[in-house]
Amino acid sequence: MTDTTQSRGRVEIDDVVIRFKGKQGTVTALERTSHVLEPGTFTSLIGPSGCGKSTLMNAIAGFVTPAEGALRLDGKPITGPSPEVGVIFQQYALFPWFTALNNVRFGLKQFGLSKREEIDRARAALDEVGLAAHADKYPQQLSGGMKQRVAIARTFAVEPKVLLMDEPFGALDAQTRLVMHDLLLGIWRKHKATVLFVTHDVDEALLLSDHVQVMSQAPGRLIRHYHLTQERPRALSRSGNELLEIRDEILGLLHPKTMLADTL
Ligand SMILES: Nc1ncnc2c1ncn2[C@@H]1O[C@H](COP(=O)(O)OP(=O)(O)OP(=O)(O)O)[C@@H](O)[C@H]1O
Repeated sequence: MTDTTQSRGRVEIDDVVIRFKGKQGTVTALERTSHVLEPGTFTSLIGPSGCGKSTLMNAIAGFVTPAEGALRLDGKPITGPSPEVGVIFQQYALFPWFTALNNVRFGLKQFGLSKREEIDRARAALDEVGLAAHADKYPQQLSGGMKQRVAIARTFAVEPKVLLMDEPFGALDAQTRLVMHDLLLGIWRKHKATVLFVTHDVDEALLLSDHVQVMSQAPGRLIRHYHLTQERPRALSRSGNELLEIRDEILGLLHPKTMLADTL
């Protein structure tokens, strides 16, 4: 018998090339790329500005169609947006005229639940992100971290197989980011979604991920893969920690000229 949990959230990026047509002609936003995101894994994507990180994410979300190659979720072609793939952006994308509870309920509308079920599920999701007491507040009454918690609750309430996060904590201060890391790892473990996480912050990638994929300058392609097996929660402060060596390598890949200047 097939174990369906084994195929829950497997993303295949198969020889994908993405191009955009503009006034100056056609731009290659993503060079030929192949990769598999295994179910339930947490992968960070890191690379220089404009290398195609968001483009790859948008293609997996079904917002952008590759010029060549194929994207599949659990063996089925990705042909457009679907509730199986959740997306969280840096900007919280909450409706200002809805309370936190109703923002989460909005994501559940597509499932035809009764009003009671919808409210119960939305409340449970807000509870998971520590916002049960703020359910009736509007986004403008919430801090940046709280708004992003609402966005996380809204996305996980739908139980997506895959969660795409595009610099989700980029607008938050360092302390709030750390709190959000713990929160995200806790919820991810519980829901077992496959996560693809775009960040500019190497430390964030190392603290959170099972896999780190480094991309080249534009037009981007995957140039280095790290499989991180260290137990979480992780710290980057202890010397002798192999994560520190990986951090230096990644910084060298991202800023080769700076590294060279430092050694002269
Ligand atoms: N809709 C679009 N139309 C035309 N060109 C686009 C479009 N979206 C992205 N591009 C181009 O594709 C390339 C990759 O952009 P993308 O936003 O994916 O990079 P990124 O790695 O996410 O950058 P950043 O880290 O700065 O957010 C860039 O040259 C960008 O200008």
